[in-house]
Amino acid sequence: MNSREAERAPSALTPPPDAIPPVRHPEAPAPGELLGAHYDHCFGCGGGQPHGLHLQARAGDGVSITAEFTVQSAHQGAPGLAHGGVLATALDETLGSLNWLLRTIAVTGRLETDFVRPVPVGTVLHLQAEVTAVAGRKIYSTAVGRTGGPDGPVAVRAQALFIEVMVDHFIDNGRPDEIKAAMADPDQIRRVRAFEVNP
Ligand SMILES: CCCCCCCCCCCCCCCC(=O)SCCNC(=O)CCNC(=O)[C@H](O)C(C)(C)COP(=O)(O)OP(=O)(O)OC[C@H]1O[C@@H](n2cnc3c(N)ncnc32)[C@H](O)[C@@H]1OP(=O)(O)O
Repeated sequence: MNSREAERAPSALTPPPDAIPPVRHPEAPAPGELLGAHYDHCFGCGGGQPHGLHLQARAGDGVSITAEFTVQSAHQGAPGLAHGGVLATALDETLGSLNWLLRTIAVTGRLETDFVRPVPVGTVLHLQAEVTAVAGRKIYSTAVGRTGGPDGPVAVRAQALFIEVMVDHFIDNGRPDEIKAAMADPDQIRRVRAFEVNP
């Protein structure tokens, strides 16, 4: 980080002195393994959202993830270009997938995004994310999205703070119809159990 970026960095995204390096869960998916959707109706990764991102994330080494997302016509902001909010969603989804490797349920508390280059419709965005530190319930992470291949030029990047929550976060706050349907779906329960440290 150069001195200009350091000046801009909000303290909420800087790990505190007592933060520790992230620890990959021993039962985390193996490097290269596709993670699959955490919820079929998720706008980021679910197959049940026709205009969703259908982002596919794979476990990487350590506590890192790679992911791909192809910008569709439904994702435009300006003519022929991806909407910034959609790109932020792709970053958020990739960063959220990191929690599979920690076996923690967590939600985004803060997400800071830099939009470096415009991303045309039809582009495959290659994302890479990693957890940098953990402090209690707080999980600090970064992500980058490139075009033209996994080593192509950077188009977007993000820094995030995720906060660990219990399953009750969703049960207490989600709309009852969707919660009822999710709880009646054995696949969904299996996926949530895989996240829980103390099921
Ligand atoms: C049957 C059911 C199926 C369910 C199946 C689900 C499967 C798994 C789905 C995962 C899904 C992922 C999808 C992609 C990721 C999203 O997009 S998640 C959706 C977007 N995010 C949200 O909706 C979160 C909304 N916010 C909240 O609910 C609450 O603010 C939070 C984040 C849970 C925090 O509230 P809290 O638990 O009361 O925690 P709080 O004590 O306020 O804060 C804890 C610490 O975090 C810090 N903090 C909290 N918020 C912030 C912030 N915004 N900025 C900086 N610091 C903060 C606090 O300062 C505090 O720090 P310390 O004092 O400990 O140093």
